[in-house]
Amino acid sequence: MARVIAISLNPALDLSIQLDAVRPGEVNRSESSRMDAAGKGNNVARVLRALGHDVLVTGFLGEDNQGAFERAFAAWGVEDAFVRVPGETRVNVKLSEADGRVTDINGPGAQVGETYLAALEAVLADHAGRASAVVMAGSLPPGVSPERFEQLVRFIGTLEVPVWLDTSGAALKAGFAAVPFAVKPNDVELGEWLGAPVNGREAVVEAARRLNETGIHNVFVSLGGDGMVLSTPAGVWSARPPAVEVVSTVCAGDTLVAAALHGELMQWPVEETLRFATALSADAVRHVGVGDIHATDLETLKTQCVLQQLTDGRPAGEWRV
Ligand SMILES: Nc1ncnc2c1ncn2[C@@H]1O[C@H](COP(=O)(O)OP(=O)(O)OP(=O)(O)O)[C@@H](O)[C@H]1O
Ligand SMILES: O=P(O)(O)OC[C@@]1(O)O[C@H](CO)[C@@H](O)[C@@H]1O
Repeated sequence: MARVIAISLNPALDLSIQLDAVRPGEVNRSESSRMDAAGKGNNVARVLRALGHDVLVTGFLGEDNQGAFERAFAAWGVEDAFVRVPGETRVNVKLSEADGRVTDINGPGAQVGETYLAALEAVLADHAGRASAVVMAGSLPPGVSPERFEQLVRFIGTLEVPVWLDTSGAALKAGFAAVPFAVKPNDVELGEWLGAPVNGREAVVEAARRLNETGIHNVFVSLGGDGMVLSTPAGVWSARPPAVEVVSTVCAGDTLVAAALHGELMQWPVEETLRFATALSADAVRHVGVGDIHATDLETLKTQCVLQQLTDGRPAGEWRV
């Protein structure tokens, strides 16, 4: 198994609330609720650790409510190298309704100054040498500009470790400009990068290939219930999950990233990686939280995924260079 660094610049405590239907402006009564240490990088870390990798988590954690994270990191078995910053880590609210609709209310996060960014770079410089990959996932906290973020991604690139990036908005454009090894936009985010909506699979493939041309090797485009497209210099594939009952889509993208990175680290053929990542992320939507690698029907889900190679390239076994 490999060593991976998972960065959450803007982690969160996720307050997941399940209720029949949200009635704005009224008193709503929930069916259940729970609070979890989360944020995209931490969610990826949790899955990778469950898959047996040695994981170091870092980024910025508010010192006023760090206890829940410290307990979670100990329970997951990941190494905590978060830089502590003044104030509280944000609480993000996830409202899941009976029909599968999810409403996210994400906070801005704790303020991060340049001293803390420099401290994070020192952590990365210390640990990157032993890592097989660095995952950066999630939004930017206040105080980290897209320009500073691009500089950070480029800095990690100089540490000669592949960077897997999943972010959104201005951070996505800046992060993509730094040419990470792998990215996972969804179709809306891909459209934001392109400057025009990406509608339909052909447009997704076209936009993903343009990202490959900038030097990004693996472009995973997630398409919700329609699965994903993977574009690499070796070819383009699509993978569709079976229909599942949707409870919460919140950690599906993070599960996909972790499972795809696992396949890469294990040097699996592309089809095996796509099947695994699609099945595990489909499992993730059936409950609150990340995909469960012990789901009893995971093998069935894998066989139910429909894979297709959309363009010829080098043989699928050679999808990484
Ligand atoms: N309704 C669904 N049914 C089955 N699988 C799903 C469904 N929604 C998502 N998935 C799986 O999860 C993956 C990621 O989903 P999605 O495209 O919603 O990610 P995302 O936009 O990054 O979400 P988030 O940021 O909330 O994690 C999809 O590629 C697919 O494999
Ligand atoms: O505000 P961001 O950083 O874009 O997203 C944060 C977040 O919505 O992403 C995860 C799910 O992917 C959640 O755990 C978390 O609350």
